[in-house]
Amino acid sequence: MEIFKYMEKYDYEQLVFCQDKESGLKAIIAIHDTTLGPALGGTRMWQYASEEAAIEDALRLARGMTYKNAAAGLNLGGGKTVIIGDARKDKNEAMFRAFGRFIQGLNGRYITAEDVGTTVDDMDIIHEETDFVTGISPSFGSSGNPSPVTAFGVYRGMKAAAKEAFGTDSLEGKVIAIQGVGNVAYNLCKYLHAEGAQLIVTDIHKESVQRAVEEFGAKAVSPEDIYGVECDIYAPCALGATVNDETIKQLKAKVIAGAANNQLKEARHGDIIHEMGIVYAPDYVINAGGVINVADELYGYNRERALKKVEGIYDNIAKVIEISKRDGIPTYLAADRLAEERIERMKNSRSTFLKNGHHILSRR
Ligand SMILES: NC(=O)C1=CN([C@@H]2O[C@H](COP(=O)(O)OP(=O)(O)OC[C@H]3O[C@@H](n4cnc5c(N)ncnc54)[C@H](O)[C@@H]3O)[C@@H](O)[C@H]2O)C=CC1
Ligand SMILES: CC(C)CC(=O)C(=O)O
Repeated sequence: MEIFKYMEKYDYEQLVFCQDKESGLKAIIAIHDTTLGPALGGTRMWQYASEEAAIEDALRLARGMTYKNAAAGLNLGGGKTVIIGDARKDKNEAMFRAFGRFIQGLNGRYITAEDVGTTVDDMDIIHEETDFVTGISPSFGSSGNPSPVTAFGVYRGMKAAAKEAFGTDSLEGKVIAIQGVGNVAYNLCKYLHAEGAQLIVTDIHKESVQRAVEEFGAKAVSPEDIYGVECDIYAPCALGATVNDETIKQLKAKVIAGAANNQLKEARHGDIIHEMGIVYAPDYVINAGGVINVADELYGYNRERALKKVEGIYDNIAKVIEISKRDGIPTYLAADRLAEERIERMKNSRSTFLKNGHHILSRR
């Protein structure tokens, strides 16, 4: 990968490599765009196949956060961190303290939170070193684990997509295939089960599958079988790129709506599913609940206010579908249009010079 060429292509601002030998920290912080405000995005801990794969993931995820935050109406830019390592084996306190100091060194250009492989406890350790972290324990007056709120947003967005595909937003009796029953999807299952949906689940961890089978009467299938099951809705809730040449051929669903980031392997896969008549709820619009929730901490956390905003993901998905139909473009492009137009408008509003303008972090 030619890093500068890639950064130039998608207009990234900054890529930071953090190394701490004592704790074993190897982290990559990617800051894509800070037009709207400081870059907010979670920290993923994952055992990547190569350093190149880790860099690519950090970059792709950071850009996704720019679009997510813009489309959600937040005054925040996009960034993300990946820590290279096995979250079940390689974590230690010193690692997250060292990471916190690196974040502090960026002086507010980047604010972190949870993502795959990191928890509220990890954020609390980071908080020992920096204020530029969200999703810390409620005992600090903060919002805690974002996953249940992300799940609520996905549930709301799924209903809006279902309305378009089936003419009703009720999920009662709908068969929903869920890939990955981790933090977000477990909470999503609660909403779907309560509404009377039938769930088909898979995960690479047997215990997670077992819990969904026992608690929600879900049917379990193997990870490779999830794409081809007879269902109404496919909900990708594991990692990215699961909508690709191989899987599209197998899909029976009329709706794709799930929590995972970067669901389309390539943009052209968004075109293909659009042509097939599948209603795709763009990933970064439907899964914005977590970031909306943690971002509320920057104003002094108010759960009621945050949940009200997350409820609005229904309307945001409906708006994206409307733009898609109006302009005759796939929903993933309609979402990009929504986000890009907001960034462009705000860019221009900055032309008025204001010394010491109000800064979002001054409220903390
Ligand atoms: N946690 C949050 O608030 C947010 C999460 N997301 C995204 O949603 C997705 C899920 O996040 P979490 O639930 O927090 O992560 P998690 O790590 O708790 O859950 C992911 C689950 O997927 C499973 N998995 C991984 N690869 C798989 C495969 N090939 N087949 C089947 N299962 C597989 C894992 O074993 C795990 O149980 C991620 O893509 C994340 O980036 C997006 C926005 C916010
Ligand atoms: C987990 C969220 C709090 C932020 C994030 O990184 C995301 O939405 O992907």
